[in-house]
Amino acid sequence: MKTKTPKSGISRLLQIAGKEKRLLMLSAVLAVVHVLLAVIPYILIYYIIQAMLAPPVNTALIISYLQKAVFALIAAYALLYASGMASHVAAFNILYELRRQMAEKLGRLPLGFINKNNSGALKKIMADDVERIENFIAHSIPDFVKGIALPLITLGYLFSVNWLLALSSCLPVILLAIIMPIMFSKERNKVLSDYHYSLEGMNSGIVEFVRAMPVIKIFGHTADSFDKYSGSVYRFKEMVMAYIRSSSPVYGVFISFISNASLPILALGFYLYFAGGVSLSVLFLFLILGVGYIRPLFALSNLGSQISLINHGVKRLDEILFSQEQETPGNEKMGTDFTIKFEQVSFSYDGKIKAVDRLSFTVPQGSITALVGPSGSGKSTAAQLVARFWDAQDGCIFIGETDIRKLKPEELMKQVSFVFQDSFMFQQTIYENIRMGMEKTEKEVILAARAAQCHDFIEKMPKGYHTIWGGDGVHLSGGEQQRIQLARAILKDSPILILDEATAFSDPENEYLIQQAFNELIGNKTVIVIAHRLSTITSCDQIVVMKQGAAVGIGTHEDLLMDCLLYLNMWNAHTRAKEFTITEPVSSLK
Ligand SMILES: Nc1ncnc2c1ncn2[C@@H]1O[C@H](COP(=O)(O)OP(=O)(O)OP(=O)(O)O)[C@@H](O)[C@H]1O
Repeated sequence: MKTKTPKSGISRLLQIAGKEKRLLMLSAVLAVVHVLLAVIPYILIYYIIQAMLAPPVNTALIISYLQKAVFALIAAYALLYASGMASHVAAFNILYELRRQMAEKLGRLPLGFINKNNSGALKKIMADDVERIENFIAHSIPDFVKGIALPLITLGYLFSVNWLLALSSCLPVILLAIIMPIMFSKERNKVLSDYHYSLEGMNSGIVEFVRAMPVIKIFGHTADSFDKYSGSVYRFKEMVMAYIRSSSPVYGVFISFISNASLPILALGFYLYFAGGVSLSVLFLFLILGVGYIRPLFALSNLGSQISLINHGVKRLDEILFSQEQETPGNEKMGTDFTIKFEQVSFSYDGKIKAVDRLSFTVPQGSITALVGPSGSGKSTAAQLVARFWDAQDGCIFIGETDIRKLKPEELMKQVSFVFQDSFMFQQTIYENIRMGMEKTEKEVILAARAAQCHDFIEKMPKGYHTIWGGDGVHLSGGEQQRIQLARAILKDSPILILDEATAFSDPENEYLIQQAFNELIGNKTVIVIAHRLSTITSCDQIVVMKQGAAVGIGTHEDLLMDCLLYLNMWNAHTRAKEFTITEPVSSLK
């Protein structure tokens, strides 16, 4: 269910920090104590100068000041280390927790969500944005605390020594406090937000460009002519320029104020010294401390853009964490009847064009139904609806008597195997690639591999079933990968099978082997097969002919040849294609 995002920005970040808040508090407290201790050596140097300028010089006192200064310095850096450790531990725990939550959430979202959100954008959110949050927590929070605590503590002390000089030292800071909010306009925040979106766009452009490399090369394109890539890189460059243009005046003003922070102290300090208003030691103290406390403000200068970065990252993260999950109103268990029934099912990806339109048909338990139709007629979408990649917007799909939306997704997944056209192989052993985490014995894995006609080629691999796919130069042909996929499905042995006709990569021998594997797999299961080549499905119990998402014919091959014009045309085209041989130059075929 969609839950309302309760907070945004830093307060949301603190909410994310959850139980790590204590560790972060500890880090902040340690940073403050570090600052306190770090200021002490400078104050002691002031005392030392004072002692040296007031004869007779008390060497023992000076040595004791020096010892204390060294001790304070060591303790200060030990505490800084401890503060950094605490913030890093908290940050990495948060990082781990966020990635865990994201992975769990993605598991609960409809599978179609992953298709809709391109992998480049998801990668940026899960890797880069989460990483940036870690960075912010680990580094910026202690820096921020130091940036606030050091000026406050130092100023407090300086005011106690000479309020007039102390006031002059904070003149640049007061002016900055007035100017900065004016310069950090809303437009600048908009530029920052656009910058992040264009970065995401570039990431997905790059991912797609790398994936499409073979096609790009074959068609003789270059990176420049691949519009999605070059366009996104160009847009990103434009955004960076806009960002720099909007940042440089702000940054310039900030730097010039901070860099010249000593001027008011120098002017007033020397005037007071020569007028006899302050001692030399006080002048030294202000020249060292009065300027020194300004430096940590540099860390604060980046804080604005850091926070904006984090806000954007947290927002994108929450778009996933608070996305609509699949509704599971009931908690019903699957019965023993695996008949699949589509009842007036409609579905649209964009809310406008129906990919599946009032589709009704029944696949009796233990029978095979093929979905056929022109490209884009909705075959894959209809099949995916059975596995709840998406939920139908109208109508219902039943398995037995149960509306599939009342089943928990994991309960449904136990009963359905999906064999895709593209098989995904993990970079792990062939054995694990077949077992896929199922609780199966080695014997069962090998039996499944034998049934899927994989055993022989696996045995020929350097380490047999324990060969790592992708490692040791081991790769499999498209047909072999498909047979591995079939072995997974055979091993899973679920009562419902959805096959996206998987013979696309096949040479005749492979096709024969895959067909054999299919026969092993199908057994007496309830099967929906998405067919592209009609010759493979003529003996199916039932064929559903689809056009623009709707069923325009349902029956056996023979029935449809007589009753369904679209099917007859498809069949004729198919048989013509089978007879087709290239005997003359392609140009003459036009
Ligand atoms: N993830 C998606 N997002 C938006 N539209 C989609 C998506 N997948 C498919 N479509 C659209 O839905 C319609 C049906 O597509 P579908 O893939 O189900 O057809 P198909 O009959 O399986 O096609 P093919 O035989 O070419 O695989 C098409 O118009 C397609 O462009």
